[in-house]
Amino acid sequence: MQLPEAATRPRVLIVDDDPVMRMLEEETLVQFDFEVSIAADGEEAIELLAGPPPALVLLDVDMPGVDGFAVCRHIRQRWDMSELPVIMVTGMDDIESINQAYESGANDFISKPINWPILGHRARYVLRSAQEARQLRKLEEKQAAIVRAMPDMIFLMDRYGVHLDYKAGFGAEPYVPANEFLGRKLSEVLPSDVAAVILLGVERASEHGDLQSVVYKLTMPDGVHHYEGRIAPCGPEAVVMVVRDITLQKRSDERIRRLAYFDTLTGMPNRENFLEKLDLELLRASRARRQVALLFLDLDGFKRVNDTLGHSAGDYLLQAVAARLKEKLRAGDVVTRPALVEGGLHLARLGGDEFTVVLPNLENTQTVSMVAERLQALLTRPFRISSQDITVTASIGIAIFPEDGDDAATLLKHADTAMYHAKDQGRNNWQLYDRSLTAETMTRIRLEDDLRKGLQRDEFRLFYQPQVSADDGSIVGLEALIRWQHPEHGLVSPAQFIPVAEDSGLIVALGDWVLRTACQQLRSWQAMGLATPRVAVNVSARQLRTHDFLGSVATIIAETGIEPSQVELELTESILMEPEARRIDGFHRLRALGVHFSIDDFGTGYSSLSYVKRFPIGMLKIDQSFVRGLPDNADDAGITTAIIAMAHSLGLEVIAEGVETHAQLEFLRQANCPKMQGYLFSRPRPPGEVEQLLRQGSIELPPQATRADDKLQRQLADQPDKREQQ
Ligand SMILES: Nc1nc2c(ncn2[C@@H]2O[C@H](COP(=O)(O)O[C@H]3[C@@H](O)[C@H](n4cnc5c(=O)[nH]c(N)nc54)O[C@@H]3COP(=O)(O)O)[C@@H](O)[C@H]2O)c(=O)[nH]1
Repeated sequence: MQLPEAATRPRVLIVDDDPVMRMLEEETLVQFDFEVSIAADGEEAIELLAGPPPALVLLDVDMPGVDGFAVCRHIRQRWDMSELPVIMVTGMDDIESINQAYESGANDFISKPINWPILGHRARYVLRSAQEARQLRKLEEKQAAIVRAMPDMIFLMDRYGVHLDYKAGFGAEPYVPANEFLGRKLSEVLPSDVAAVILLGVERASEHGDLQSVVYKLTMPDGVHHYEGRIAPCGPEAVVMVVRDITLQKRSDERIRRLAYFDTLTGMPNRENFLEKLDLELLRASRARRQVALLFLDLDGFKRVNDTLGHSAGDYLLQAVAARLKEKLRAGDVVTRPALVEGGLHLARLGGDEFTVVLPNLENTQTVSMVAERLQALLTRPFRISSQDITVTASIGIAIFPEDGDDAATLLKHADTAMYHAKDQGRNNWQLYDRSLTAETMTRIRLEDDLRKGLQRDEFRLFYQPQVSADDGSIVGLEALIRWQHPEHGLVSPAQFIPVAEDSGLIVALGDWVLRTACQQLRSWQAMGLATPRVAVNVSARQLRTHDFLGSVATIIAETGIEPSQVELELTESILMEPEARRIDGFHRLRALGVHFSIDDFGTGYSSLSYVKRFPIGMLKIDQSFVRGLPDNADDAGITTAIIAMAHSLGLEVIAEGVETHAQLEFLRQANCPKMQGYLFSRPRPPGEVEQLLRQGSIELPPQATRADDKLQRQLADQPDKREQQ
């Protein structure tokens, strides 16, 4: 039941058996702006109270029948009127009645004879304090509900840290049961470091009268918990500390921090983390006038591991590399100088197979080279992955602060550039950054971009170099050689762009274009009625590593409609050593279709005959570097003769490339080399010119020449072919 508030005219119920008293009381209270109801005895009062309740009851004690005490008790027993203010009218100095009035639940009493001017004030006062008590109770209820719903523990302490009271948190357990800490000091209950932190907060809150915040952790039965305590003064002598268990929040904060700042695969700091730390390190270094070295490490051949063994093997390798770097670098295995160990080496994984190491306290550049070499040495021990021993090497680029850049981003860019330079130098190599490298990188990036556009704009051309029979000069083959008709630079040699195409991966698209164009060209010569020999196409290692390269060869041959036996794929020795080449089946399937395979630059690589036997190789091409030394260089002559003899004994075809002079031709004839290719017979030519040669069917072999002729021939060979320049 809602008790009426003071805003409306409050109604007072006057209960008195004396009509004069009732009248006087009524008159007085009406003057004080009360509305009045009258009951002549206790029974009538109880009846009236069954209806809408009054705001106040003025109750005579001494009545026949149901007296004032009984009415008061009745009121208090009713839950909805427990707060109804009651003033009892007692006899003068009737102490016993006064006591009994309070025991019955009266709020106040007024004794007879009544001091009438006071009665109205008294009634107003009792009414107001009853309203205030009601508001206070509501507030307390509200606060109690809030506190009950709170997950926090609440401790009331005196200013010396003695626990006075405690409210359990919803689902939170105190460090020790409440009965063990109530009445005891913080230092008697908590670990000394935690007690000291909280006590400091308690003292500050008491002294300054403001809110203090403390964080601490405690080992609970289920592990370490983190807490945040807010300490607020509670009067001059006490404080309230509201304690929240923030363990979950801490964990999720830590998780978010780890996701944002750490590489999930290796647990190492990630790029953002690394850059922030490096910037900080550079700031310190510039204040202390110190040097800082940044080593940028990129694994060589990582992509091959990914492509051949799968991504999970690749991930595992990265984790293993990271673990080895972390363990060995931190252990001081690499860095023996105490300054570096203490200075804190920063390790990070930037992404992919790229790692960085920062040496913050560099004393001299010798240390950097020592660390770089030791890093490389760390990787030499093989990693066991998918029951295979995988060996990786790393190329490392180094940039030094402040010489090579005065902010983290620049330093990183330059270390990256130096790393590419290290790769160019033959991998498993380290290089210090050199300003000239940036220009080199820019040229390279531009070339890569140009190459991409060149492919789109159809700027590539295919030239063909005849391969001739040593007997009669008949054309027995053609080697397709790519040229780039650059809109600004004219005809660009493949020696300039093939390595960039290989590094950027563009060689895959370029290689496809070469094979397709060569096949189409054969088709169109055949359509003209020309007899065409087989055409040899160079294959780069990168092409072979692509998924189903050999399948794509079969597709191109089928799509262009030429005989597979008209195609020869020139592979280098190193390609056959690649793990992908283990997919020997593909080679054999193509061979079964009729496709030929030859080994280019034979003698320059591993020269292992095992792959000659395992792969369906049909021809060896003696590298031009040996032919160049013929006939005078005894080593070249010996190697060339041996390769020819070996090819014959293995039943393989053999061709010498780079034949430029009569003397070389004669030597090779004597050595029984059946086929040759070189400027002496023809330079690589555009299709229109090759068409004429094919019509002839052969190239006239030059007659026997003198040494002077040979010298001239060599000089001519060294000059670029004007036709290639067109
Ligand atoms: N993956 C691909 N590589 C290709 C392709 N086209 C060419 N290349 C490779 O580029 C390198 C340079 O080629 P190129 O400038 O065309 O040189 C070839 C011949 O022109 C040259 N040659 C031939 N005869 C002579 C000679 O008598 N003297 C002399 N100095 N040079 C001569 O040799 C190169 C052929 O080499 P090879 O391939 O080893 O038979 C070169 O490595 C090409 O392989 C392509 O489409 N894809």
